[in-house]
Amino acid sequence: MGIRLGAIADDFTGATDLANNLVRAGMRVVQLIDVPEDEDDGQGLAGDADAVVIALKSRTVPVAEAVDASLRALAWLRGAGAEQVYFKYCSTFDSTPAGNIGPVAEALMDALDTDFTVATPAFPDNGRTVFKGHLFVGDVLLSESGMRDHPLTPMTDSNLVEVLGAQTRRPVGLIDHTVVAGGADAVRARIAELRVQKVAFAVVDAVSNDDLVRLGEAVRDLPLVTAGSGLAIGLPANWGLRPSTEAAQLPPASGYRAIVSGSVSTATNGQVRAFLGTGRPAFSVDPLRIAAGEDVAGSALAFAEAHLADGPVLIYSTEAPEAVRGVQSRLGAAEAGELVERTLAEVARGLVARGVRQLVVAGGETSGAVVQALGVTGLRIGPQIDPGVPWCAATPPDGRTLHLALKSGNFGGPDFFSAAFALLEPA
Ligand SMILES: Nc1ncnc2c1ncn2[C@@H]1O[C@H](COP(=O)(O)OP(=O)(O)OP(=O)(O)O)[C@@H](O)[C@H]1O
Ligand SMILES: O=C(O)[C@@H](O)C(=O)CO
Repeated sequence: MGIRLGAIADDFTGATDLANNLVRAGMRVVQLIDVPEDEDDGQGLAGDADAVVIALKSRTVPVAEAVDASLRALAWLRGAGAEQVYFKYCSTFDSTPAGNIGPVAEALMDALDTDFTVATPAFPDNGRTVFKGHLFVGDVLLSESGMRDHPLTPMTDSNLVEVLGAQTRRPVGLIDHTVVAGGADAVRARIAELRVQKVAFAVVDAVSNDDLVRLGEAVRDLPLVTAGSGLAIGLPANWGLRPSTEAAQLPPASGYRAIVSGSVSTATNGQVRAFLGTGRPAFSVDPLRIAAGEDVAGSALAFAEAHLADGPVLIYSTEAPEAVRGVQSRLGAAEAGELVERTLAEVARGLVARGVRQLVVAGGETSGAVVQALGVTGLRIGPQIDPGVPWCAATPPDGRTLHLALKSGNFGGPDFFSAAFALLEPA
């Protein structure tokens, strides 16, 4: 039997976030890093999974690359038998007027020969809610949240009908909260109405998990859904699956502990400050020193080597928005991002080579670079640390289990780093 749900995530932390919600709602999930090149490998890895999530790094690459990677992922997932496809993007709808959410969704619709899909980044467990088509982050509109300062995808408009409308030539409509509150039949009736009006995308309001469960039931027959990870809680029931009480089990953890943080989000800034406050070893990566040709990765690894036994050790480029803007104005945003990602990926590889087996990575782009550098191809999803962030077990090419937590920039409580390692301690 093939898989039920096939998912395409536009970044790596987003993929584990989605996999985490699917596991908690009762699905057995395998996460693959990028589209498997060797088909048998991937099929073998999917095993008896109900869902496969393919993690891409397509959020901020040029549109054509994102579309191409997503279509390759789709082809693989259909080959594995996926009955429904889930395009996962960020709960803060990270994108620019060029894309990539609209163009990727359109390409998937064409490939699946469907004229309609839904779009909702709502993830109430993490404070992301959609009302009257407007996205809220906690108590404020998206455009008033830290996302307005994001280095790659600044979000300055909270009206998702407009934001998505700018990324697609197809009409975008709204299924508002009064309809969602009316239940799955009301949503289905509204979808039928919108289809008659030739609306291709419906942004859907959702302010609670109950809304997402109702929506999940209503979209059962759509070949494609597009969403943050929240909608995942409403889909497994469509295949008769129920939340499992058993926490996802991983092998016992071993080895040194480290954190690599290239995230510049508000939550990560707070978590790094909290970690520094504990007086534990930490090394700051300065992008200007990398640009000047210094061996910053080498210095970071020498520092780590001296402190791993008293770990966890933190290696971070995380800075407040003003400092990041200062670096970007000197190096260019893309260039700075790439330099830092390359350096942190090299650091992560060096840490694992020095015996780190419990590694937290903060930031979606950073996680993508790290996971690729480590040669990890698949992840088993384990227990949740905080909403949206589970521990995962990976088997890098050296064959020894590596516990990895890939944290989205804005996820996790202030003491996330300590909480993560505490969760792996034997009871
Ligand atoms: N000090 C810095 N100056 C400039 N750019 C930086 C700095 N530190 C990190 N960056 C870059 O900023 C980008 C941050 O993106 P990343 O996705 O890793 O984190 P995030 O945006 O905070 O989290 P998420 O995408 O998960 O919400 C990366 O490209 C990273 O290399
Ligand atoms: O949806 C989210 O907020 C996260 O899973 C994510 O994608 C951040 O990179």
